[in-house]
Amino acid sequence: MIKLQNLRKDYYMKKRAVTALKRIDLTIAKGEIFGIIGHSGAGKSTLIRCINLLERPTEGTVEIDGVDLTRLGARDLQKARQSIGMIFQHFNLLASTTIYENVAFPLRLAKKPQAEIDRKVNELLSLVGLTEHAKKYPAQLSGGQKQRVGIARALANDPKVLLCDEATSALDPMTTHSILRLLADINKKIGITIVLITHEMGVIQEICDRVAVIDGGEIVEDGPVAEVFLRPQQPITKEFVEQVSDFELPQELLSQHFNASAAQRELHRIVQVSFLGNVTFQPIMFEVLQQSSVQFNILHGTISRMKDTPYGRLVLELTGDKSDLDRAVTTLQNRGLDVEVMQ
Ligand SMILES: Nc1ncnc2c1ncn2[C@@H]1O[C@H](COP(=O)(O)OP(=O)(O)OP(=O)(O)O)[C@@H](O)[C@H]1O
Repeated sequence: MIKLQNLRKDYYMKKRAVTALKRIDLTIAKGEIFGIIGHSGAGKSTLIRCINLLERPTEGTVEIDGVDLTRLGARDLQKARQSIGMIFQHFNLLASTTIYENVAFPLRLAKKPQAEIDRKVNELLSLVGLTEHAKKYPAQLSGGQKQRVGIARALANDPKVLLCDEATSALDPMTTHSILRLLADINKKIGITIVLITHEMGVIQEICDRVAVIDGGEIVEDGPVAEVFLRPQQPITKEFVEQVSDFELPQELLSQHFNASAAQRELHRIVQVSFLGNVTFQPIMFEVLQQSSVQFNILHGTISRMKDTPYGRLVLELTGDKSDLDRAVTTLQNRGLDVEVMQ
């Protein structure tokens, strides 16, 4: 659906080049919700703006549905852009026209007949839950409602792709949640491909199928959200994952462990067990540990969701013979649990 190949973007300031993106290769499937996460200045905005050529890449290609946008002339590019909607952090609504007219704007630009505009605007306002606000002006709406207008406007021309440029960064957590739910519902209902950029791992966790981590203008890690959460490879990815995992090993436990003799340490393991999907609700772990004569003590536990997938994490202290401990860990892994020995 979306294929970025060997993308590079240089900005020129007083003839000095600033490289904002380099060596970007990404393929995003039809119907996917794809997140791009990075710190400020990493290149997120530049990357998302290259997808609809609001920024023209210095090198590389941008294919949407098999068409390389970088090769299109002005008129064809304008047409191709109609199949790519975009929403923004600060909504970018027209302040002097009504909500109805804001949503109608792209349809008027596309010279649609009034009857079709009426039908489409009403359908979109209903989809985003703003039917009764049609005659108001943007200043009369809350931030969340303004973003709903932005979403309705972005969907007016039935795009195949929706680009979300930090769409929830100006919103409080409750409103963020409701906008993310709306985006997920729209994705499910009409199968639109969604690409979003954010600096918040919570946003990725809530609605994305896959994620790419961008740092210094390069993609440093990417994959299915669950996999990146369970096994983050790069230090920056670990940092982002820590934004949403709220546990650290208690200090007293760590010092106890380090102060113990080597022989005592042999008889203890601190392990982190992660569960994904239906296995989260199965009693596999307790079964295995009971059968392997290993005693366990739960130090920390959490159950949450990654998009629609249940996800759990437990930190356990295991006590037993070295061979029993090794066998217990291997059996847990063989039964499909992700087990990391922390100490
Ligand atoms: N128009 C421009 N002219 C010159 N340099 C730019 C321009 N736009 C962005 N840059 C530079 O390119 C790099 C990437 O910027 P970009 O805005 O894409 O990052 P970002 O990850 O979106 O950051 P933020 O979250 O703060 O918006 C930064 O070093 C930035 O200073």
